[in-house]
Amino acid sequence: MEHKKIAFIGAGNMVSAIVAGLVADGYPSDLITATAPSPTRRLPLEQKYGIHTTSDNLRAVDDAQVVVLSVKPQMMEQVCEPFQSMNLSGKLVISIAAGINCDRLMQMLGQTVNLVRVMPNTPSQLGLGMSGLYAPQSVNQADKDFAAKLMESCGKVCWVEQESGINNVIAAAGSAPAYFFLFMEAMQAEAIAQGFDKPTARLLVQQAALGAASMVVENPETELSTLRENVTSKGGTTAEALRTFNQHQLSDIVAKAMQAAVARAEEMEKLF
Ligand SMILES: NC(=O)C1=CN([C@@H]2O[C@H](COP(=O)(O)OP(=O)(O)OC[C@H]3O[C@@H](n4cnc5c(N)ncnc54)[C@H](O)[C@@H]3O)[C@@H](O)[C@H]2O)C=CC1
Ligand SMILES: O=C(O)[C@@H]1CCC=N1
Repeated sequence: MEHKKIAFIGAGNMVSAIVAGLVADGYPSDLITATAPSPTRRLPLEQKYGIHTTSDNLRAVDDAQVVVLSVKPQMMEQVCEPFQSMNLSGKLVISIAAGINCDRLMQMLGQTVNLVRVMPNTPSQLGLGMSGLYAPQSVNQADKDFAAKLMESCGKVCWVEQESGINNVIAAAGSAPAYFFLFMEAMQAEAIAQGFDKPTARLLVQQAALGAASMVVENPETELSTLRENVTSKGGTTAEALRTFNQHQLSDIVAKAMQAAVARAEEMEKLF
């Protein structure tokens, strides 16, 4: 992959994860700059990953070949406003923001740009990310290829044909690590209630989750339902636990939560 100078505008949780994955994958840290007003957000990135950081967005954008817009959606308009006086036509602009579509981003930037939307997630930090990508027809293949290769440095990628698909990526992957953390929090709490100390409870739950996810990855031809059935001895303990989950409509709750994520993204598209 051709290494380009990248400026991440908004060095927060998601950028920290992406930078960690990129540097671990060998992306030259000298070519990466991240910006934030606060040194407390910036300095750890310099110390841990050897990248450059600054509070000067304009300078970072001017120096970069690739600009990754990474501030919170509610900050995007005010952050992009100063870029309107710059000529961004020779750069690749990537946005990782939820709830702000391409048309709105170009309006905020005051110009048409080569823009790719990327919807990543925080396991990018370990090279285990899942990113959805969307690009308008006008974006050239080289820019699309770079965006994909960049995110492949920290995980897996998929393209969506319609921009609305980015909202479905949010529901299925972008927000999803938090769903699993919530589920594991609940399991950990109950394991403690059943008598384990917290470290043991966490070990039991995290290893079961890691094992289950790894079995899914290692058995790509096996249906998830089959993997579940292979645990469920007839009339045994698992069947009783799953019966309880189904009695309380777990699948329905999951669907409703993912639909709520999509609905919020659509609502944000009207807000920002
Ligand atoms: N956290 C996640 O798992 C994911 C986040 N995203 C998107 O990534 C973006 C950032 O989200 P997070 O990293 O969670 O938020 P965050 O709040 O952790 O990071 C935002 C960063 O922007 C910085 N910032 C604020 N004003 C700024 C300015 N004027 N110039 C430069 N930087 C400024 C803040 O200091 C902060 O470090 C959002 O648009 C979000 O939708 C997308 C996928 C996953
Ligand atoms: O919660 C959010 O809005 C961001 C986008 C997907 C994950 N975090």
